Amino acid sequence: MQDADFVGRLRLGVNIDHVATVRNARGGAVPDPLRAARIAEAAGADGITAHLREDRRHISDADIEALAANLTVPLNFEMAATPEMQQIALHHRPHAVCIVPEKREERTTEGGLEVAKDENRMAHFIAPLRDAGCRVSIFIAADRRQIEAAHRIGAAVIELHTGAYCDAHSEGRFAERDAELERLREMSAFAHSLGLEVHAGHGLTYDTVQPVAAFPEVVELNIGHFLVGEAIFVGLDASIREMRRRMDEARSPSNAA
Ligand SMILES: CC(=O)[C@@H](O)[C@H](O)COP(=O)(O)O
Ligand SMILES: NCC(=O)COP(=O)(O)O
Repeated sequence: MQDADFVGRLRLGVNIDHVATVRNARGGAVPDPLRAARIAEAAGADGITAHLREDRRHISDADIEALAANLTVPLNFEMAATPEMQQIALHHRPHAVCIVPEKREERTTEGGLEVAKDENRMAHFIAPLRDAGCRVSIFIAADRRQIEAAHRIGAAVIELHTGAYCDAHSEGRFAERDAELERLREMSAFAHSLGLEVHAGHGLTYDTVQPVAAFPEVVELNIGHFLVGEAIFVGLDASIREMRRRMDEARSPSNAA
């Protein structure tokens, strides 16, 4: 592969939390998130994302141990900004640590991190992670204030929350969807102009992935829930390969604006 091809390739991080959700519905050991991660690697995932929630509702500490020990692609470790999670991250030193907001009562990650309101604490929180060699990413809404704050605290990466865009699409609120997409487009360019690496994710599906994949500043998408759901019908390998195909199609020069 030539360098130019490599630089232009959009990375796919496969989130395997939802495999653990199914396992935990029954207890026991199956389905195994590590097995899912291995299939994802073989299907072309560039990384594996796993979110160790404080309440351990899906991914467990043992899953993180197994992933850290066995993955052949980088681990993107999602976690809340708590001392417990910081200790776990410093123990494993994953390639990337993505700081996300968490509420015990939420069904899924509802919004982005309020880094602008908590700048001083966040700067101190991420410093040891950076010093340990982790690429620190902040999961935020497409909001200029939050992006500026993420930049000021020294994050290398931001991940833009695409949930509002995807929800608007699935609920048929197309004017809102288009406005959200425009916000994501503008804020990707803004974050890139500050020197931040730009990722995006949450709720992306076959129907919603291509407009986001086409943003030239976005270098990584993290996708999980849809892929695991689609795997029920076509298998995990096929669901990931089809997502990869759509991402590459959106990124191909013939589709450039
Ligand atoms: C931060 C994020 O978007 C993912 O970790 C996603 O939230 C995983 O699923 P849950 O929200 O169900 O934990
Ligand atoms: N950070 C977003 C992520 O990892 C995947 O989110 P989802 O596709 O499971 O909603």
